[in-house]
Amino acid sequence: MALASGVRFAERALLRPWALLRGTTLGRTEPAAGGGGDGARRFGSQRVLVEPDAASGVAVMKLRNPPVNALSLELLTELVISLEKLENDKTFRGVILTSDCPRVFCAGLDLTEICGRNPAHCAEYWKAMQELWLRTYLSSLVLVAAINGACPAGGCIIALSCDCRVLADNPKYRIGLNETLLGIIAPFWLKDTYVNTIGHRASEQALQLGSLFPPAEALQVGLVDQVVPEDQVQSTALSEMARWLAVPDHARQLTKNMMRKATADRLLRQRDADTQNFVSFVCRDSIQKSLQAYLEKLRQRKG
Ligand SMILES: CC/C=C\CC(=O)SCCNC(=O)CCNC(=O)[C@H](O)C(C)(C)COP(=O)(O)OP(=O)(O)OC[C@H]1O[C@@H](n2cnc3c(N)ncnc32)[C@H](O)[C@@H]1OP(=O)(O)O
Repeated sequence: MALASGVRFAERALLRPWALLRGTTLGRTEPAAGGGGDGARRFGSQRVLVEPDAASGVAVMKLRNPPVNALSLELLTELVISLEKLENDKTFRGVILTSDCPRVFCAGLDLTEICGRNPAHCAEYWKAMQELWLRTYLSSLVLVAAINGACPAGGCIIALSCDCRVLADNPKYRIGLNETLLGIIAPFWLKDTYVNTIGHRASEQALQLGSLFPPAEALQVGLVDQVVPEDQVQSTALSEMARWLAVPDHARQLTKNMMRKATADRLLRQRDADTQNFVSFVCRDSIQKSLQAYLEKLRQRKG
């Protein structure tokens, strides 16, 4: 009884994904290169490629929203639905999250979704962001982030909500929550996730300074669990997965739930207020100006 209620917590707690899917092609299935049987078939959507391996019970989920995997509303929606699909398929016990875009794991929020948009759009967008965090943070699956590129802000949120993080050893691949440098503030649930991962003092410093850590420092502060040469990220993620899958699912899932429930419940209790806070904040003229300036700087900067 306790087992069933613990395992189903995430399912009960979350809303269903949106009916509204702008321009998505979910559910497409195609054979993987050189693949034959069901275990080698891949599925997914326009922006999320899923390569399932039924034999091992592990799927590799690749973000592919070029050029930088910015978290557009469509990408957020497709990620949630792909994850839900794997969670509902008892064949799968683990997912490796990685990027299909060179040099970038995920650039965080798609700033074009919150710049010059009306409050209703910003609210819809923020709810989608909350949903992705809740879905990943409480997932019954083992999630391993194979971070094969830059991982700022919202990208870091995705990585932090996984159970384990493997980062490629490239000084350009920095990871962290740099919100303050854009003139915006990480929400409390993101701050809580940071504190749960690297502790209060390190979070206090890193959040205020908007620190983006290069690999060696990310490892030292505890933001990632392993730093390995770039060509070993995938194999190391698979080894980590094997370690986590060696534990009986029910015991691991209930323990994960015990560790994470309070943090997730805090957001679940005040989702609407959190959305209103975000919308009223980002829609301020001064914040819009600062976001526009940041976006402009990105567009002008090359290389
Ligand atoms: C509220 C709390 C929650 C979350 C907050 C956030 O997530 S806010 C977003 C914070 N993200 C960042 O600060 C990352 C900004 N991007 C970068 O630093 C670099 O783009 C990156 C990821 C290191 C990749 O560098 P690279 O040199 O490979 O690409 P480039 O900078 O030339 O970018 C290519 C085009 O993508 C556009 N772009 C980049 N990031 C975003 C973004 N987050 N949202 C929207 N668009 C983004 C960039 O402007 C370039 O566009 P182009 O039209 O080709 O010039």
